[in-house]
Amino acid sequence: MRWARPAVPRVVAGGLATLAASLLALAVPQVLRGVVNGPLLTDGNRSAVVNAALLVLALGVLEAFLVWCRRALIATPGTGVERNMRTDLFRHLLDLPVAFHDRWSGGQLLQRSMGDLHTVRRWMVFGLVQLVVSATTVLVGAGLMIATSPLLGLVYLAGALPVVWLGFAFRQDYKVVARRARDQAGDLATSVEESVHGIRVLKAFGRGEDALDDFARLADGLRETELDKARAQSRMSFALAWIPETTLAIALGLGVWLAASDRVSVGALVAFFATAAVMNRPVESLGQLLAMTLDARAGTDRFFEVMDTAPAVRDPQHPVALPPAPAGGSRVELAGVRFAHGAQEAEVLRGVDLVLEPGETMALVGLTGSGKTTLLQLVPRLYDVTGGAVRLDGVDVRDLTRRDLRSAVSVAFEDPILFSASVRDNVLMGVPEEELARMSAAETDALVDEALDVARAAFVRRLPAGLDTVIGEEGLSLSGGQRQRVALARAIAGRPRVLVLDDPLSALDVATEAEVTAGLRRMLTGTTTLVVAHRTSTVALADRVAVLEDGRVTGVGRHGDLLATHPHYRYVLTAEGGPDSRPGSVPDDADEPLRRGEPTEVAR
Ligand SMILES: Nc1ncnc2c1ncn2[C@@H]1O[C@H](COP(=O)(O)OP(=O)(O)OP(=O)(O)O)[C@@H](O)[C@H]1O
Repeated sequence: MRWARPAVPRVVAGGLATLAASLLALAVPQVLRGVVNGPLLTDGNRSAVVNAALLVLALGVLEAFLVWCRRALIATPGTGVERNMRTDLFRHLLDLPVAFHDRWSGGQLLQRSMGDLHTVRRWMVFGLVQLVVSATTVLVGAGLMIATSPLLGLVYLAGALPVVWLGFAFRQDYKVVARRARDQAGDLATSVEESVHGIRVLKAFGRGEDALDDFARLADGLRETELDKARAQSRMSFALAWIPETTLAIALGLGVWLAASDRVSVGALVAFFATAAVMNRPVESLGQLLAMTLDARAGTDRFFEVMDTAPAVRDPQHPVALPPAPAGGSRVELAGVRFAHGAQEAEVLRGVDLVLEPGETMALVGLTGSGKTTLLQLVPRLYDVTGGAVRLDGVDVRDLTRRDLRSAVSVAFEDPILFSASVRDNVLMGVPEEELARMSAAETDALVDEALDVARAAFVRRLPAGLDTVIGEEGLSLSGGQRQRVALARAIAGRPRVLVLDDPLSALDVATEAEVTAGLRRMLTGTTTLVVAHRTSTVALADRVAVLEDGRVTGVGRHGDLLATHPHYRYVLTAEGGPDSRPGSVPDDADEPLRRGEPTEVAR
């Protein structure tokens, strides 16, 4: 495992220190044996007793030092492994396609990157070493006991048979509950995440109590599982305490009889039981260590479930260089594009053919749920087509590196996500890093200013710290329309070749939308733009309009022409057409056309 490799030397050194400490503890009974058989039972030599006592003291000090060494050696690499695993997991999460994040809940991913890896680290710095050392101590101790008295040793070791059998049963039971507990902890984290995310909705609908009930139910489930774990562990601990004690009691009776009949020396008997006492702790800890190992195993399994998911959208092995930006703008072509969200799901796009000429602004219009957002996301490869191809200046977007593609294509979504960073940093996120590195501070400021002006986002200058104001998690300290304008500024700041906008002005009042539209039209000369439009005021941004219907583009043309000739377009974009005027191509279960904003004829 590549994450553990750098830690191996220190973990091995720490393990050796722990082992040495345990073996020193096992040496003490042998000193006792010498004292009992020597000075105590024979000549009463006082200096021999003092020497033995000093030896025991020295062994104790050395043991304490070795225990300290173990902690010092293992703590650092343990936290390093945890940090590296966590960072690699996050890197991988960023690399995984949107489709992966559609399926996995945030709470589960959070739990995998935090709680699960914490369990793995605890096991590495404590469980692993202690397990190896305890097992070795038990084996060496058993060897010493057999050497001291074979008969007594065998009696004691007879207890190992039921312990091993119980250990297997414990492993089977515990690994199931350990996994369940980790999954339930993930569900619990998801519940918190969803509730915090949707706190406005919960409050507005007075559903706080319901959310609390759901959370309490999940918390109860987790508690039950933790209790199952504790019960399984206590059964194992009970067996590990009771069975050796029982065999020891039998060995004690037998040992006294053997000593009385002079078949074993008193010193050997003392050493035997002192060794058993030293082994007591390692034996009893085996249950807890095994549980810890199984917990870490569940955490590791969950970690690898994410890490082993191959990114479906990846760079090609032999990428094609991004062609230089053509003077008049880039050409975007969708040829026979098909797409389904999953192998079992119906196709959303069923052979879309569409060409955006260089520098053209094309509006995409269709019923809600018709696949407009899906189509947009195929251009920057947030999803990959399942059939056909999307081409940028003649190159299939799958033949470009994602870095090149995303430096050429910029996106703004209807529901904009901003990051808890300053306004400036949020806007600059739209500019490729290498371009930023070449720019002076003044140039960067000018870029941000221009993008904010075009997006009519001058309001950010009135925020308490102006462009340096941190706009909070997801930009929630701003209004919906303000967020959209900052996100739009982010999308246009990098002066992309291709701009993909998913109804980016939906939260704006008509006057502001008109201003932003005018600004965009001025700035977007030379940028090829595909914009989802739900209302005619957004269509005003476009040179041509494409109508998406039944997974295909059924019409491309100017707004006025389409309005006159394309019944489905008219139905989607205007308030005309109640149920009676629905064209036949609209499925019965199709959503109602959106009627946000008054329809206005666009003069072209
Ligand atoms: N992640 C997903 N997994 C499965 N199906 C999805 C997913 N995202 C969208 N869909 C489905 O794909 C279809 C098209 O969705 P899409 O968001 O592209 O529609 P849209 O035309 O943009 O709708 P709207 O105008 O309401 O934004 C819908 O039926 C939707 O339920």
